[in-house]
Amino acid sequence: MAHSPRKGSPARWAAVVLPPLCLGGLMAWAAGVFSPAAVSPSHFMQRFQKAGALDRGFRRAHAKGMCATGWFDPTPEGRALSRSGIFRGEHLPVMGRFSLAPPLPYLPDNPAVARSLAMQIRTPAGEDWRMALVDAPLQAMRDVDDAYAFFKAARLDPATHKPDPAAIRAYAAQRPWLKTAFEQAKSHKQTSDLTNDTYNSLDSFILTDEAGKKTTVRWSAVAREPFRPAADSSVNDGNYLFKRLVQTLDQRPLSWDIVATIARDGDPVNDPSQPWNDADQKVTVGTVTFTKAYSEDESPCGPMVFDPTILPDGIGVSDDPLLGLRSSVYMKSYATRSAEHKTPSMVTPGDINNPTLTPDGKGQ
Ligand code: HEM
Repeated sequence: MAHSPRKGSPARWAAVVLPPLCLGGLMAWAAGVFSPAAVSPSHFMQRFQKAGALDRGFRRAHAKGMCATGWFDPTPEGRALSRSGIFRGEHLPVMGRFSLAPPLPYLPDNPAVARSLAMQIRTPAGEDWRMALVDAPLQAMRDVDDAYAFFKAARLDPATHKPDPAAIRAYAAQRPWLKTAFEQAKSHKQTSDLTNDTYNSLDSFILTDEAGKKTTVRWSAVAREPFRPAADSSVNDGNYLFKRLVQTLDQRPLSWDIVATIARDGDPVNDPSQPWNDADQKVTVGTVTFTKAYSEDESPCGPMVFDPTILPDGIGVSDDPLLGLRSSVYMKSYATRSAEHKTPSMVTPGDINNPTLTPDGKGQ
């Protein structure tokens, strides 16, 4: 009988970490992401550290989060686009993580902060689809150089928890190709909650069907909950966004349609900072329904890495340079935080058991 390595043993750790690490490294190398003169994943770690990331076992970005479990139900339209087992028609388990985008694990919830949703959908045969989506309409960067400069410009002031507008203005002024991304960010209407927000991949992916036909898509998880605008001032509870998500899940499931926007000729498929044609076809490939929330300190999604290049056959990466970069940096963040002693997350098991809002305004 074959024995799997003991839980927590170096062999088990290596078995879990090395294959994706190698994949990420190879992808970055193949994409020419890190030339000898360029920045490395370690440089990004330093940049996140300066922006408030803590060396206490937290993700170096999207550090504050909470987990949720549920189900994915594919549509026949999804099956027509991709030969992946994900779309074969089965009711599949989903592991999700809702988060705030900054590197600050103890950031109090507030209406201005960017939010995100990461998901893993798995088939019984072991096919594994990981997604990491944000609620921005476009990405304010197109390549490694932009990304490195962006994380410096966008870091939050520790006192105000807001970015320095002058630094953002300077970053944008030097990059005229990001004009539309900034305009759309400005006109973007933030929703009241995590429950009614829509989350986007921005990077594009290539689907392959049974006959080998390829289709390039961007993903969105579109909330079925109605839009309500974010209030101007935050509720004075540092976890109000997460607690309200828990309160809703205590009453009823919450669903997001997984929508593929299909690229047409002329859509920039390797640049997440540029818009696609408004008339592009949108196809719902399935629905994710979350039923239960967990603190990330009590769920396997806490330690997990949602590297968007971990994909099943039938879904592949595009030649967007940010995907190779993301893979190598996520794996570096994962390896770094896995070796640290983790301190408790801000959304605690107590918040999950009793999500009543309190006027404590707790935070970093
Ligand atoms: C289209 C662009 C991007 C999107 C949609 C995106 C989205 C996300 C999301 C949703 C997460 C949270 C995943 C989770 O809950 O575990 C995440 C984590 C992270 N992101 Fe990104 N991201 C993007 C670009 C980047 C770039 C360019 C970098 C840096 C080069 C970066 C660095 C990170 C890091 C370090 C983490 C934490 C990884 C971990 O420890 O698990 N992201 N991203």
